Amino acid sequence: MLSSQQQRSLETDWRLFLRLRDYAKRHKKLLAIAIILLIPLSISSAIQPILIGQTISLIRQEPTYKFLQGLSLSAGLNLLAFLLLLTISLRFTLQAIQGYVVQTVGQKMTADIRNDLFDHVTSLAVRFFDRTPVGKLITRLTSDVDALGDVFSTGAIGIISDLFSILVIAIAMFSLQWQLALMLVLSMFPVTAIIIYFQQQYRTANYKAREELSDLNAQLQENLIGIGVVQLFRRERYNAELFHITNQRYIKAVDKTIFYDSAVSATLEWIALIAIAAVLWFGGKQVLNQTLSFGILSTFILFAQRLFDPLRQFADKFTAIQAGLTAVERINDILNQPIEIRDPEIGKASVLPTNKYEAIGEIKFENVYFAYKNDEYVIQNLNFTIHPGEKVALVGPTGAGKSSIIRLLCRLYEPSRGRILIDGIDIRDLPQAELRRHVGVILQDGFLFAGDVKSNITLGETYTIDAIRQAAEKTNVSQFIEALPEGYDTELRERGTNLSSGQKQLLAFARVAIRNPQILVLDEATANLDVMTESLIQDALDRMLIGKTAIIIAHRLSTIKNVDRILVLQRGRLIESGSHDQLLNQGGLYASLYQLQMLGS
Ligand SMILES: Nc1ncnc2c1ncn2[C@@H]1O[C@H](COP(=O)(O)OP(=O)(O)OP(=O)(O)O)[C@@H](O)[C@H]1O
Repeated sequence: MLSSQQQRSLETDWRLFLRLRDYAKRHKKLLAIAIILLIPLSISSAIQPILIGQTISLIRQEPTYKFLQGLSLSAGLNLLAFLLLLTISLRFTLQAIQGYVVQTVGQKMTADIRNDLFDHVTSLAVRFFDRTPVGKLITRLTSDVDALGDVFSTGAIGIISDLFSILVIAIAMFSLQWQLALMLVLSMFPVTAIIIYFQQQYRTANYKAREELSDLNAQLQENLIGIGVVQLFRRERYNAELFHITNQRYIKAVDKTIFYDSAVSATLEWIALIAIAAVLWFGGKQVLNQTLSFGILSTFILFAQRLFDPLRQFADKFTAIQAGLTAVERINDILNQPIEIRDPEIGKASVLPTNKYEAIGEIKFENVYFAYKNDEYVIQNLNFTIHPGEKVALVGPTGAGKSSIIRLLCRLYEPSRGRILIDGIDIRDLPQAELRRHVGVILQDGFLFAGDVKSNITLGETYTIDAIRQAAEKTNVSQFIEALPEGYDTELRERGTNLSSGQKQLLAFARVAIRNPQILVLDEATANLDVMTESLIQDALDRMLIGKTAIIIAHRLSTIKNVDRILVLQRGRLIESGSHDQLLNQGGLYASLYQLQMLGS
């Protein structure tokens, strides 16, 4: 009976196998070639010991196969030598071709898996990234996929042909002498049991080691990204100590895998030698009793070697295979993460009105509740309507839920309860691309991708250079871009570190302007700009916002005095709403926040 843990691990293996099978299916033809080649390969390998045995029998004038009986000793030897050479060259050629085909399939499958992982990870909801450190994800996307690729590139997949060879050898042995054949076949059972035991231990240890590696990478990544803060606060030493501890844990976990890996090779070596000794002892006795020819005994000694060879090699390939299985398991964990935010089914998707003569861009929150974690609501019973073309500011103390409202409106998260409508359509019924085309967001931290200024404005969509220039001019950003060494062709580095945060922000404005969305969201968008640039941008913004609906978040209340309406939030609830003057007259939270800021300035 299998224990429940074994049962579970068998089920996991089966699921992993099915997952790989889906990928293998895409390369059916190449796989079919690899499998067909196995047959001549294994047969030529099984014939060799028989030919050598026959040569010895021929020299010792023992009974031989019929085709050798009519021949003289030298003609027989020549024929056997020729056949042996033939099988050797056949085996090497086929092995090379088969190895090449298998590796090609392997690399293709690995590339497919890497692509799928990337597509899947980038489609996962922001919620997933809240709980998964980026360093851990990168380990899965890189070293786990590499570990799977190693199964193919180190030839570990050859284990399949080795197993097939064992089968052919077993058949050949039974056709020669069943007692010796039975003895050798039986001796393989304890070997297999030991392999299975170590395999399970190794797998668990390897999973642990990969987890530790993920932690190590997550820590490394955090330190590199936050290097500025690390150095400013002199945390190098402290962080190094934390890193050493994680590193130590990783080494310990790897040590365990090495132990199981070595244990399996040593045990196999030992059992293989015992099996050969048993053949020599048992077969030797039969030779002495003249019930077995010396040639057949030699054949069996070679068979014993060849039978255990694949198993012994298994010990070497074992590490790659187990590491590969662990990798598939971890990759599977990610591929199985459900995509929480999906587009509506084809045919059921709604389209936002684009009629130029209709007022569009209405936003409505209906009884919206939202929690990042379980029932800890950061937005509660939120109800408001922003009319087409209206400019509304969201105001409230830190942590009141302003940015969360924006994230919900862009559908980076789904509300726990209630619904959000744009022009009367529930945003869940809109394809995400359609929603994001209508809602343009400018955040405080404008992220830049590696590439030139142009591509950082177009973000992969096709716009003419004139459209790009116009967008930049519209937002008063063109001056700054033209002052860059190569203007619109200036290469920006990853995360835009060769630009100041204000300059990054300016590009973010152009990025939104070119898309000309009906709804604009500005989350502390001008916080990084100096007074001069801010007034330039403010001027551009005023033009950009004509006829558009806008939601503006700003801590500096002086910047939002002119909006149509101000919504005041406190702990996720809407507590006040009205124009600047109305709210000042009310003397509530807004009035006190405003007075405090006025006092401060
Ligand atoms: N990714 C997250 N996971 C868990 N909790 C979060 C997350 N983001 C924000 N919160 C919590 O949600 C609450 C509202 O945060 P939100 O960022 O919406 O506030 P805010 O009003 O925009 O604040 P600020 O003015 O400081 O930007 C806060 O209590 C915050 O701790």
